[in-house]
Amino acid sequence: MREYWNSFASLLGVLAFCQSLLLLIFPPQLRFLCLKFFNRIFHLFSSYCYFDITEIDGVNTNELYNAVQLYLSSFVSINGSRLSLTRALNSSAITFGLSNNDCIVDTFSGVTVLWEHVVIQRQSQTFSWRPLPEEKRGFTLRIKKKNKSLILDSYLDYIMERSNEIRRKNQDRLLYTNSRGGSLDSRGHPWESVPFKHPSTFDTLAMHPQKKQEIMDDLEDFANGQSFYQKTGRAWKRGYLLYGPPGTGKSSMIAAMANYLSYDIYDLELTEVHNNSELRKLLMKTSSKSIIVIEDIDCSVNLTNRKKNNKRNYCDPEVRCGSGSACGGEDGGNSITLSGLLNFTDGLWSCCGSERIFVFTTNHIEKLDPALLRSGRMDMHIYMSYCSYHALKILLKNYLGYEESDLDYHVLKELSDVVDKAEMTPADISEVLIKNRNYKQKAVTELLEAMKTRADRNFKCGSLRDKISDEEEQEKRALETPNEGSEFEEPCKEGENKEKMKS
Ligand SMILES: Nc1ncnc2c1ncn2[C@@H]1O[C@H](COP(=O)(O)OP(=O)(O)OP(=O)(O)O)[C@@H](O)[C@H]1O
Ligand SMILES: [Mg+2]
Repeated sequence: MREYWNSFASLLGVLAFCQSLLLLIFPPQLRFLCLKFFNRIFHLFSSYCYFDITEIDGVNTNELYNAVQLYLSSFVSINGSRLSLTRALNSSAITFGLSNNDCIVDTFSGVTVLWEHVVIQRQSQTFSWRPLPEEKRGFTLRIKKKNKSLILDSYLDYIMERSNEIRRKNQDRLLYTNSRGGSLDSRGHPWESVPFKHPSTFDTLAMHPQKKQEIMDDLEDFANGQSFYQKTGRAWKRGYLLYGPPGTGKSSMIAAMANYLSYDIYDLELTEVHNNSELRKLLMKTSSKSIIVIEDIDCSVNLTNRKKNNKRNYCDPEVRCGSGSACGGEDGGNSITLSGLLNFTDGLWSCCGSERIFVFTTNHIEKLDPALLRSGRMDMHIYMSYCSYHALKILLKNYLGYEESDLDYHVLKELSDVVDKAEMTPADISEVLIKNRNYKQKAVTELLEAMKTRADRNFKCGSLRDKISDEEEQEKRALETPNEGSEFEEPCKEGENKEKMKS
């Protein structure tokens, strides 16, 4: 052993001597060539090849560096003992990263690779238009030479894809609106955005669990269906029509969908769009992985055959543009038509931008143009009903923290007997529960009373309820469009559609 150490020490001594000889004798250029030569020899006999991915490529930021960093952060948090933590702008999530000069092993398609995060001090500040960081950062990827061609391209593509996904997941959702009526912002964007922080999820949504699961599965299939849509030659988009009385959770459902898939929402206000070409521009400026929403589609604009409608209403181009304005009539193309909208949902333009979901909501499905309801248009028609017993149980849990087992058997029985007859919306029930949320027993008693009263009333005068909900709805419309309500007649002509809906 001692002998071995002696010979090792003498070898080191010889190497050190050679190195100092090299430094002393050879001029710098020759020294560099010698080192390069030794490097070549070393790599020739090594079974590995190395790829450097530097943070800054010339003066530009190297996107691949950021992608690798984000990608490694997705599993480094589990393994590492010393990690760097970052939180990006507009993000509420913290990401982990490899500390300086740390290594991590990854496996892709059965091949093991090694990543090293290399950080070295920058020697001297060379001239640059922008100040460079003091440290040079980069990742070195080590792959066995025999696996290089096998995985390199697909591995890097995979990293880019995964990192985009992680970035999107970490970033706050955005809610976009076109409320500026077609004008563009300083960057030429027609949409304005605010962070989207709606707390509604499928857990908090009160509806039948089976129906809820069906919708979640459908969304999941859609989000993972890239190859399916490609294979079948269909545009990667899906349409949902949510219909039902006010306060049954249509908007809450949209928020839950966005939170479930981590998609942004584009809330398209059709009354702010002047014509089909403006609509096209707006829709072209939406990003993929987003939900495009048109609420109350029966009232936004008249999307039925306007020629038959002789009423003077908001949808009338004359009304919308003002008489004597430069706007043409419908035939002149200066108004939105149903075909203009459908062109985007399932026409030629539907393939522009992928992975997008369209959600239309309405309180009156019977008012919609049959063209909108034809099979293939909206992939799923979802009826948001009055509160059922299953939905009620979810609301009791949300607001009072009550499980089914926490309630007295007789109370439960009474609730289940009366809930369907009461025909109360989840919004009505929420109101009673919120008011008494600190007095749980009282909340249940009061809810039961309210339900019984409603059920009695429904029984005595069946049609009265319809009248009330119509009044409620008119009140809602009047609040939403205070100026138009008094001036114009109801915006949309009643459609003749009596098609049977899937629910
Ligand atoms: N199914 C539900 N699950 C949980 N909460 C609900 C549900 N439906 C309604 N709510 C509650 O009632 C409020 C109003 O619901 P929401 O705005 O989603 O109804 P909507 O169907 O969109 O009504 P509208 O037709 O008037 O737009 C929500 O803030 C939510 O708290
Ligand atoms: Mg709504």
